[in-house]
Amino acid sequence: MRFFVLGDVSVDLLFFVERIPEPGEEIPSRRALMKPGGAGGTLAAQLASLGHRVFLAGRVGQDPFADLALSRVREVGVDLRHLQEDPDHTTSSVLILVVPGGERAMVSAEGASRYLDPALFKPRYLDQADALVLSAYALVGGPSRSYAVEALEAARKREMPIFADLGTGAVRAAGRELLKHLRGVSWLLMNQTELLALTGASSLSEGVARLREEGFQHLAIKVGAMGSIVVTPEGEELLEPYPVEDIVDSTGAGDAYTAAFAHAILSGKRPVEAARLANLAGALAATGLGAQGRLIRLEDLEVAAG
Ligand SMILES: OC[C@H]1O[C@H](O)[C@H](O)[C@@H]1O
Repeated sequence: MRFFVLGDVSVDLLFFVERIPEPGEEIPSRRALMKPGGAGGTLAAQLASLGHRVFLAGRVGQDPFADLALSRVREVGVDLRHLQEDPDHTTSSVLILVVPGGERAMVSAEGASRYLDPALFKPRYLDQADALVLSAYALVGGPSRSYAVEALEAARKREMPIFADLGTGAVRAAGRELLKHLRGVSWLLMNQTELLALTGASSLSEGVARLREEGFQHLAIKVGAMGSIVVTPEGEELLEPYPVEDIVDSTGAGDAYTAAFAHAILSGKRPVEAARLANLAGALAATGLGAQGRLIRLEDLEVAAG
């Protein structure tokens, strides 16, 4: 299959700490790493690792960070013909504090990812793809939003499957505004925090009901240690998490989930089966350091399918 992936590309600065520091406090880090990241880059790397042809539309600065940010997508053969270089803004970077058990807190500097130039988008780019996978960070604002809106429009015109992954920062920054742009997407994927923040609901079931009322009938909701919930017009099902013991860093686990889910749906799997495979992909991704430290391969998913 061929995927057109649109989203942020970044360098992640990971600090492994015992806990999140209080204001004014300085705490030591057990380990610090610089790794390629960003939801767009990670979705693209995971889909390519699963054996797909992937075109990545993203934007980086003309700086040394760009090489690191793109190192993994290059390794796995992602097609970068739609990648843009920004002479005025630095490559996006994200400070990530990871606590024991893999949970994390992030501070992001958007940089070039916000400035994807819509004048460089051509609807015919979508002719080369079977599906659009979009990180909603692109819809938060700036020129990237216009680029993303045009890509969504082109994909809708072609009646191509669209997978849109929300992202906590995107929900916090743009809230319900995101939904305006995402009407009619095939699948909306998010985590529990994003669902509650987006809908103002106080429980998962209330959040799902609100999205359903607004016409979003196909949802995949990542509920971390609980697994995920898949919602279709026929009903809702909670899929147990895949048990893995050596979780070290949950950065990018949600992107691995989304990539595996899109892969499975396009391969003809039923939504429940796709969510089961995606649970496995998300769990395995959390056993690697950094968003792209553990890329998922088809053989990994066969373990769950078998
Ligand atoms: O989706 C994972 C990504 O979110 C943040 O934007 C980090 O860059 C991280 O790599």
